[in-house]
Amino acid sequence: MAGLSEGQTPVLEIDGTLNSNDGNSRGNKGNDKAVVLVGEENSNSNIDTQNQQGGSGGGSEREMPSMHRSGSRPQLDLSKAAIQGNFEVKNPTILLPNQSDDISHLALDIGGSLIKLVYFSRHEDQSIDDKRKKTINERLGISNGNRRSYPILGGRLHFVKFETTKINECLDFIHSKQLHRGGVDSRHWNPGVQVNDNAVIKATGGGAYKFADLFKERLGVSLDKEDEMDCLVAGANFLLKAIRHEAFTHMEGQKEFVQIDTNDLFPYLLVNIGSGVSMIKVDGDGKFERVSGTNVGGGTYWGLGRLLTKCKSFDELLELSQRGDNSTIDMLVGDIYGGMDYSKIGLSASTIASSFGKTISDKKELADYRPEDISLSLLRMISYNIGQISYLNALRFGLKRIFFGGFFIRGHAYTMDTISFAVQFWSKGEAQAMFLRHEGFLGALGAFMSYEKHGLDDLMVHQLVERFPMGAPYTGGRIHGPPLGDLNEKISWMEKFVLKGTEITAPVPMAPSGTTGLGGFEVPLSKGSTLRSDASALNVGVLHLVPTLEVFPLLADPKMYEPNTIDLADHSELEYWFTVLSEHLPDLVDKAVASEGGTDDAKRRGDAFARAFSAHLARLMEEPAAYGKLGLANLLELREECLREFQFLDAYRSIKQRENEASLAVLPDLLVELDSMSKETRLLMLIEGVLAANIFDWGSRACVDLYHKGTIIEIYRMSRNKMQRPWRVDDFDAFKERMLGSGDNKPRPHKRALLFVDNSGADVVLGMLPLARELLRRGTEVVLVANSLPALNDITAMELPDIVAEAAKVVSVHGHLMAFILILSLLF
Ligand SMILES: Nc1ncnc2c1ncn2[C@@H]1O[C@H](COP(=O)(O)OP(=O)(O)O)[C@@H](O)[C@H]1O
Ligand SMILES: CC(C)(COP(=O)(O)O)[C@@H](O)C(=O)NCCC(=O)O
Ligand SMILES: [Mn+2]
Repeated sequence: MAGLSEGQTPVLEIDGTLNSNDGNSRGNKGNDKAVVLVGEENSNSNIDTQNQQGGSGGGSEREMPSMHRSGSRPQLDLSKAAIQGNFEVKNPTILLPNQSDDISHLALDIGGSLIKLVYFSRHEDQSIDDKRKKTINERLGISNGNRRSYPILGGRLHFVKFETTKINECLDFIHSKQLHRGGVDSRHWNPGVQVNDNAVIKATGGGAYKFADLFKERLGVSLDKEDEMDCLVAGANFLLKAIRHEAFTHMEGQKEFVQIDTNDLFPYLLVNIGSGVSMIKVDGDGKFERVSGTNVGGGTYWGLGRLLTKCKSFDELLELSQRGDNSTIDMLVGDIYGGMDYSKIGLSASTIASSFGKTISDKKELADYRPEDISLSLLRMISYNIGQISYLNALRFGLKRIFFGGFFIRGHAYTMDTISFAVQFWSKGEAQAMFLRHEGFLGALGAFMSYEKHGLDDLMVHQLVERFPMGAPYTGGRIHGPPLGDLNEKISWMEKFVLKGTEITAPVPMAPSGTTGLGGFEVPLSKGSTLRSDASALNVGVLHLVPTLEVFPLLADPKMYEPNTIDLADHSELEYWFTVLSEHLPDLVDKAVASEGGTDDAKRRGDAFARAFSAHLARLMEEPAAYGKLGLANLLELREECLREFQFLDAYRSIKQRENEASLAVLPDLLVELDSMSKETRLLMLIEGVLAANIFDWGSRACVDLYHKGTIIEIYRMSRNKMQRPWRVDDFDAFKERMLGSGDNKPRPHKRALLFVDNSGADVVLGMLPLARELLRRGTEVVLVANSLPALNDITAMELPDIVAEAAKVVSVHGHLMAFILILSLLF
């Protein structure tokens, strides 16, 4: 038990979040809990145990563990962290003097066609209501208004785009969210915080020059111009290093994520297909050369396409192409060779010999051609041409990898397949075309990172966690006009979303596997399909900046740790979880609605939540990789995120409370029972209790069934009695030896124990607290670590102080000991 076993180990994000909620295994949730014991001999470990004197030393300051990395990033900087005040005081405040609150919120890339925004928002602590927050703040000795004593950590990176011609919509959006002044959320959180009236916003792209005066006039901000190529490269390098499953190949309709080895990234060719196309040879961070470009790019497709088809939007044009047949427009090899291949030089009859070549016919006018066919010919011509020029440049410099970005690609399967085909065909498979999920945001991200104080450039994998976009409502855009700030609007958008459901949730059509292998494609088969709505088509989630998401350093093998224990790449696994989550949904909605008082408003939100979540599940069933590689943890996270979006801050609130109370009521009897045992038996009972109590997990169907059959203490006892050694992971004998010794060997107590706690109710109260008490009795300091946000019936760090305080009351004899449990508060 003292060790951490496979699949159970939590990730400690250094903002404090315990990220372990994918412990669900079929039918029952895995044991998420863990105990880490730090002995004196561990003085070299990252857990710094210096200066600690078991509870004496009123008024002194004590060093806290230092887990920060180098660099000045918006992360939890634990250096010089100290407990403030008297150690006798319960749950003392931890001061983080080096934690920086400064983070700039917005960067722009204003291109020839589109404006791209990347902005950062802090997490707001929505998990508890104001009254409760106040009590906790009082308990923790946090004074209002002193933001630095209670840092809000972590946040989210959002991605939004507008058409450049609609720059006023963009300015309205920035204004409505007050992004130019540091964001509404930070002001909302603390009205006292100063807004910056002389803000400077980093901006790149030609529009940073063209629209500088307009920004000054409308928003009173200056644009700090960053070079476009610098930004593209910085953005691409950042994404390739920091975001998992950012890059993928797309061949014949098949998307495959490529895990980039960050030590073997350079050199590569970056091709950004915006209005025009830039080709950049990238040799390292900040080391690059723009080696080529072409003026036949995204602007060409959209501009010519609009003129020729009268389409009103880019998406409409792209959708048309899906129903097109280019052989009515393009002159094919077969047209020239009387239906035959020109096999001597490797050209099949269906290969395009001359794009638009058939329109030379003087018998036909524009109106005689179908817009669908024109769009497809144009798309193929431009994509193929870009692929071919890219290959030639890769060849010039001996580059094997070509990454394509820019919004021309728009996650569109046929576009990517055409580019990939051109690269593969001409390089004879030597070079590889890869695409980026944040395709259009490279420049904006680069500009965002150019704020020096961010220092985001050395963020490592795992530090940004991608979560799911809830659809377009948050981004403004085509369907619904202005940005939606208010929940009612989100819900009505959701209602519309569902009405349009099949249209909007249909996956981006895959290209048919009709490649001839001889330089051409057949006509796309995906007739009648529509593209996703603008925003959901971005295929990017909101990036949650979890500033220092680190694998817990005391794991036996931190490098091997993978929190996502179940990979849903296997379709039957995905189907299984789809069914579990779908079946559980009505019950979850009931609980969520009840947790908000069952009002009409709550019911409406519950409905909207169910629709949003179902729509996401449906989309993921069709396109599991829509948001990157999908694991169970992502799916569960999506559910919680979705609940929060519809303002269900803690759906299991009342159940948790009821169970905490019921468990606290039986705790004294349990402790009496434990105290009557011999040391050896007690230790075993304690550990069995920890394991037994972990079945109290509402994510598990078996547990929910059990609940209907007995009281908490009955179930706990029954489950404890059923424990049969050896357990699945059983190192109890070693643990016992370390704790109790044998013969004359009387081991010294551990200095500190970290207990990672999981579920509310019996799990924490009857399982973990008795163990904590045992450790405290031996003089070991105990740190309880818990999630920062609720997930099902998980206990949160915010709830722990109350529970520990209540437990200390009922455990009168040892009550004072409870006071020395430190709660590792996981503050967002
Ligand atoms: N909603 C859209 N409106 C206009 N163009 C779009 C849209 N979505 C994708 N595109 C394509 O993306 C191109 C712009 O890509 P982007 O990388 O933003 O370039 P730029 O920086 O020149 O604006 C357009 O020329 C068009 O081909
Ligand atoms: C001028 C640009 C860098 C502007 O960037 P964009 O707005 O297209 O993203 C780009 O359009 C481009 O590289 N055009 C191709 C010019 C050429 O090399 O022929
Ligand atoms: Mn651009």
